[in-house]
Amino acid sequence: MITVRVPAKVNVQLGVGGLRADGFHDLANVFFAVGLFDEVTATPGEGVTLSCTGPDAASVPLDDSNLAARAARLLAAHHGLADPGVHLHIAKAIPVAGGMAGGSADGAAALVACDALWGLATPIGTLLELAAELGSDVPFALLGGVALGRGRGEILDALPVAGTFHWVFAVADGGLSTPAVFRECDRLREEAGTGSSEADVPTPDADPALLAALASGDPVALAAALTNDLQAAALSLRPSLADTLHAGTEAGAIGALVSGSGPTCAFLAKDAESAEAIAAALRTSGTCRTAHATHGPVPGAEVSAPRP
Ligand SMILES: C[C@](O)(CO)[C@H](O)COP(=O)(O)OP(=O)(O)OC[C@H]1O[C@@H](n2ccc(N)nc2=O)[C@H](O)[C@@H]1O
Ligand SMILES: Nc1ncnc2c1ncn2[C@@H]1O[C@H](COP(=O)(O)OP(=O)(O)OP(=O)(O)O)[C@@H](O)[C@H]1O
Repeated sequence: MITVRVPAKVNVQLGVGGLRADGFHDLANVFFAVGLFDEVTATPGEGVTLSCTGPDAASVPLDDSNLAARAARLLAAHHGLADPGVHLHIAKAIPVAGGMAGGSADGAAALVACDALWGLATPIGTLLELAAELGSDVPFALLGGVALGRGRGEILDALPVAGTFHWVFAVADGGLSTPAVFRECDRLREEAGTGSSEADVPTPDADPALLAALASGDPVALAAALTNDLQAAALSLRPSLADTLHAGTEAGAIGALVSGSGPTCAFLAKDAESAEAIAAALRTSGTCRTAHATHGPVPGAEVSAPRP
């Protein structure tokens, strides 16, 4: 039995370029892994089967569309295993369809867990390539830490970061569809008259002020540099998120933004104590389902030591 722990992400910068011919957008995507974890446990089985527990378990598909099942089958096919056998149990704490890459995290965790269970010792470079086939956010869940994602987010460079940052995540009722949020971003650009194609929108770049804030471990500077080009689209589809962002800021957050494609809202706190206070205030604010205080960066998908 192999258990892999895998973190959620927040995008501290999400610069979105124009719509490409293949339906994706080029990004300047600064991923940041935070201490909200799913656990994927692989045990020997017949075929690829799944189970899931956690508050959002009812929204997780248990068929072949699940990213963990797709990851197991992709790894098996890569190694020419005709008849892969594994049961994958997902202990889910990352909000589903929340903009924190929960499904991607499970895909990355399943790659690592099946690799260990089947004794394949796949090189990390190959695991990263397989991860990119599964989805744009999956390679980062393998890497963790803080990284700049280029292309559609799958071309990664680890970034230097000092110390620990304290975060609060406000979890919404219900999710948002990632493709729908990208489409809304394009629609808003068309409506504003700027155009939404690759020819219209400059390729985004990582913000030097943001990179300096990460490297120096300065939360006030990071808070000032947080940006998300999908935020207007997420707010357009879910206007009530403005109330959530306002509630966290009123409670003392030094920075606030929508996490990725939303609807989870992310708040940067000046320290751990302030993060706990902001989470408590958000929980009673009536603007979200629940809120979690945590920290980061944390490592990517890794095998947990067996419990004694
Ligand atoms: C919003 C982010 O979470 C930020 O990290 C990611 O860009 C989304 O990554 P993901 O959920 O892994 O997305 P994928 O499964 O690769 O793609 C789902 C859909 O999102 C849109 N998509 C995704 C990534 C990207 N760079 N451009 C896009 O337009 C496309 O419509 C695509 O069909
Ligand atoms: N293991 C999984 N866990 C959760 N959802 C999954 C999983 N596999 C497939 N899905 C499907 O993917 C959809 C998006 O789920 P996910 O939790 O990954 O969204 P997200 O966090 O917004 O993604 P991202 O931040 O990468 O755009 C779900 O609604 C579900 O139908």
